[in-house]
Amino acid sequence: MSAIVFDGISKQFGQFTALNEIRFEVAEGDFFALLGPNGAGKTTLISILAGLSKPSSGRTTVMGFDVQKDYRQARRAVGIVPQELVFDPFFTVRETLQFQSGYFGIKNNHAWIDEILENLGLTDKADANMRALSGGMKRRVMVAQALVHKPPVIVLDEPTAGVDVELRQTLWAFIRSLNQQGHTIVLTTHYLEEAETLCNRIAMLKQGRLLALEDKAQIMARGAARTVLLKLKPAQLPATLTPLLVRENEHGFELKLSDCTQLEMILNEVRSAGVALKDVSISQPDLEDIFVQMMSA
Ligand SMILES: Nc1ncnc2c1ncn2[C@@H]1O[C@H](COP(=O)(O)OP(=O)(O)OP(=O)(O)O)[C@@H](O)[C@H]1O
Repeated sequence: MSAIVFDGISKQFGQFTALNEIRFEVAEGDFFALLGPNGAGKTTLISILAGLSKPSSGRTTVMGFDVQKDYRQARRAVGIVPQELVFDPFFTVRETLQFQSGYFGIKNNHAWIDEILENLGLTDKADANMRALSGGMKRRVMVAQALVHKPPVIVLDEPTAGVDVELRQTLWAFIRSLNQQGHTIVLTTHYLEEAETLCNRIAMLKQGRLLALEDKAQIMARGAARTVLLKLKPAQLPATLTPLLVRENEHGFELKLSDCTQLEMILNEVRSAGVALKDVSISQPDLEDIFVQMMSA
């Protein structure tokens, strides 16, 4: 079964089309990244998934439950960490989590609440009032709140925007372990290296359209070619290699490398031109390069 199905989702705000026929599925157990520049429609799509916003057309299911028709079951199946900090300043952290459990009709989940607090580094703050917490700590509570009902699907909308390195690491270790236990994770982030290290599947949105949907490995292999950087002495590129030249700077000559076998040819050309090779390195494109390339296309 698919954990999430977006079946032709469109969303209009007046004349403006924020989402245009979005159609894709997230498999159970995926660690899924939803990427796109500001205004691409990521938050709108997540609000529709959460049942907080109604699509103009199309249908969304979570763990087989229709987000609109089976609102309660769908709502229970998903935990959403919102972008904004939304909380009641008069509750303590623990009360906030207990209150949220009550919303789902769950009692006696103290052991799980303790486990969440521990894993998010909030144990010390359990009895502090929400208003007394720092921004980063409040954000941790937002994550905790989304997890109280142990949802099979966890959605994080830019959870690490503006938080320190420590929280990012604690958070990811915890989320990764939940994913290993079978929870499906959907993440929107502007930190592309997070998507690159954590996720196995990636969707890219741009101006309300689905631009790409692929396994991470596929997306990484596509488009951006690798390059090889040669440092030569004397600093003269054999003429036969100039068609491959991408740029030349103080570090050497950067040549486009369409596949690894080409490297042998390049080295042969250098050798037969009587030029000495001082250094060689191969660059791997990262998700950021590919993302920028796709978004500017
Ligand atoms: N309630 C609304 N009324 C009118 N336009 C809206 C509304 N909500 C969102 N939009 C527009 O829809 C588009 C998509 O917004 P959305 O917040 O989903 O983007 P996003 O991909 O989450 O961006 P970001 O990375 O900045 O969070 C934007 O152009 C936004 O201005």
